[in-house]
Amino acid sequence: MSRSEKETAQLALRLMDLTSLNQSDTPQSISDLCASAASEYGSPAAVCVFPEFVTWAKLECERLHLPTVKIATVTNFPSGGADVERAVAETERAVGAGADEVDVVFPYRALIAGDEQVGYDLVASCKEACGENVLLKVILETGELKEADLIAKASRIAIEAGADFIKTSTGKVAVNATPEAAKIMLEAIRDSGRACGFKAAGGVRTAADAAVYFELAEEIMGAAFLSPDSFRFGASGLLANLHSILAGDTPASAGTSY
Ligand SMILES: O=C[C@H](O)COP(=O)(O)O
Repeated sequence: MSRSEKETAQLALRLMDLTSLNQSDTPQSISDLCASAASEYGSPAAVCVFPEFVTWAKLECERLHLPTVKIATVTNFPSGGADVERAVAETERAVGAGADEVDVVFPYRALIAGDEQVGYDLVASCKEACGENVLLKVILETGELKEADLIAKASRIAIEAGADFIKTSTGKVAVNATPEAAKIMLEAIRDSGRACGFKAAGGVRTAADAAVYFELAEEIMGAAFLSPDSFRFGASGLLANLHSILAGDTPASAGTSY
């Protein structure tokens, strides 16, 4: 489907996990992040913050009357270690703090080393910790997996183990979301026959970047897939660009904070 730049920006806003995962984050910077989620153009699907800010972000979104904005957080992040108990404990704490969505890093180094079981166990156990009502998004770190076969394998393992979404990247490595990796992941979702969503994260900075992922998702999964239930962007530097386009201004330079 062809969309105008404004239509693309509006859709990207609705599908965004507005993210701040910086060591320098403070309660004030998270308040600012939540405040930026409120705009005349609508709100993102979620804000994504470190676990220690989940409770604070939830309170801020309530104070700002943003009932539709989910609180997402990260576990096993960004290392993607293979310690299942640790990942589960972090996930349980995040759920206990009130997270609506948990983005857990898949043990990708273990998979590269040939261990397929630990990835399955980690995802299945973290999904159990999430229960029915908390979404589990599994970050594959595709830029480190590199090979198409490994990306496809990680996708299959995560989906079979119960991932609600598979997500490309942490945003913390050299290569993050790419259309090539997205295509492999979307095809794995399609071929699984399961209801699993897709999240492109890391380096998505403009509506034009977003449009590339929309096209791929529509081609492989159909137009209905572009809903917050099944498609997200994780982005820390996309919001200002979308707001500028929606306001009819010259787009803010790519990568402007939020
Ligand atoms: O999960 C989201 C990523 O951390 C965001 O990456 P980014 O800072 O490149 O937008």
